[in-house]
This record gives sequence, C-alpha cells and structure tokens, in this order.
Amino acid sequence: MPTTSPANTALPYDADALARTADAIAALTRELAALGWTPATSSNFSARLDERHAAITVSGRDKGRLGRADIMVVDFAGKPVATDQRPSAETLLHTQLYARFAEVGCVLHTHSRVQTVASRLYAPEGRVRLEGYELLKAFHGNTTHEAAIDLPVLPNTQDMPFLAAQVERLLDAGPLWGYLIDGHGLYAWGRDIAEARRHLDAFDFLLACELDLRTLRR
Ligand SMILES: CSCCC(=O)C(=O)COP(=O)(O)O
Ligand SMILES: [Zn+2]
Repeated sequence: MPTTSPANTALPYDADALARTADAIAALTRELAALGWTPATSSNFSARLDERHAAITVSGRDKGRLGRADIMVVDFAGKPVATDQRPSAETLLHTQLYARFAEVGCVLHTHSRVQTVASRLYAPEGRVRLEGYELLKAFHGNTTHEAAIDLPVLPNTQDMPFLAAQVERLLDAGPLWGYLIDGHGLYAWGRDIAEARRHLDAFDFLLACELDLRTLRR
C-alpha cells in the first residue's frame, strides 16, 4: 500500500517525511561543507524514506547551500520518483545499500582532502588497514580497539553499474562501514543520519592519523 500525505495523495511516498529528511540532510551537509569536505559541488547525501524510496541530493548542487528543493526522491533502482530533477550521478552507490540492507538508513559521500590523499596513497594496496585505535569502537558492532578494520579502496570510474558491482563484491566478503574510491572520496553509511555521520567522522579522523604516521615515520 503506498504511503500518502494529506497534501498530495498522488505521491507514492510521505511528503512530510521527505520535508523532514531534506531538512536534516541540508543541515548535515552545511556542517560538512564548512569543514571543507564538499569542495566544488562534490559529494552526495541520502537517507531512506521507506521500504522503496530514498531522499537524495540533486546532482551538481553546492552542498553547502542546500534547501528542500535540492533534495529529491528516487526508488531503489536509482530512478527519480515524481520529479524531473536529476539525482546525483552516483545515486546507484546509495540505492544499492538501501536495496540490500533494510537496516541502512543513511549514506554519505564526501571528498575531504584527507580522504582524497589517502585514496591515492593506498590505492595500490587496495585497502587501508586501521588497527589499534580506540576510535574503531565508533563503528557499529565493533566493541574493541583490538579488531582491525579494512577500509577498501576501489578504482575510480564513471561507470556506476560497474562500480556498484565492485561494491557488491566487497559487501559479499564481510561487514563494511564504508569504502574509498581512488582519487575521489569516501562512502560511509549507517542506520540513521547520526550513525552514518559518526562513521564518516571516524574514517576521516583515522585516515588523517594514518597519513600523519606515514609522514612522521619516514
Ligand atoms: C565536481 S564533483 C564530481 C562528481 C562527484 O564526484 C560528486 O560527488 C558529486 O556528484 P553529484 O552528481 O552528486 O553532484
Ligand atoms: Zn563523488
């Protein structure tokens, strides 16, 4: 049964939920933009609306200045719903997570300097091994600093179905909270916006530590 709102009963999603979600995404992206993590209109953000729809940023918008009109609805195949706006060029990398995991409620993608530099440095190894950090406990389900977490690094491509297939292979291999794309940026997700933000923050901080250690040990 489609969810409807009193304002527009033709919509297959709850318009009030979209408005609330859009406000939350816009507030978050302003903070991330202020940190310099969304340069030159880069980055994209989404949150689950229901079991078939997600709210996602419109392609090409300045992520530091988003309003409700800059956030649209897609289905889990990445197709726009009830709009002729163009969703993020990387929509498939968001919707594949909603389609696969009912518990994923938010997907965040940023292009911070730390994420971008780390992706270049670790691309040949195909992963960044994070171990021995108390902050590893920031990742949902991880209760100790003793477990190592691998942050995969995928080659960049404009072929989103191909990239999404590479991500599926990573997801098949075990628990994952995010991944880097070489020369591009970081994807992280969580059960809700707060958890996805925590994972994103933790990855960025730990990558910065790894980059510092590399320099200091040279
Ligand atoms: C100028 S940024 C290049 C595209 C990109 O990597 C990105 O994150 C933003 O793309 P979108 O279509 O979501 O605006
Ligand atoms: Zn990007």
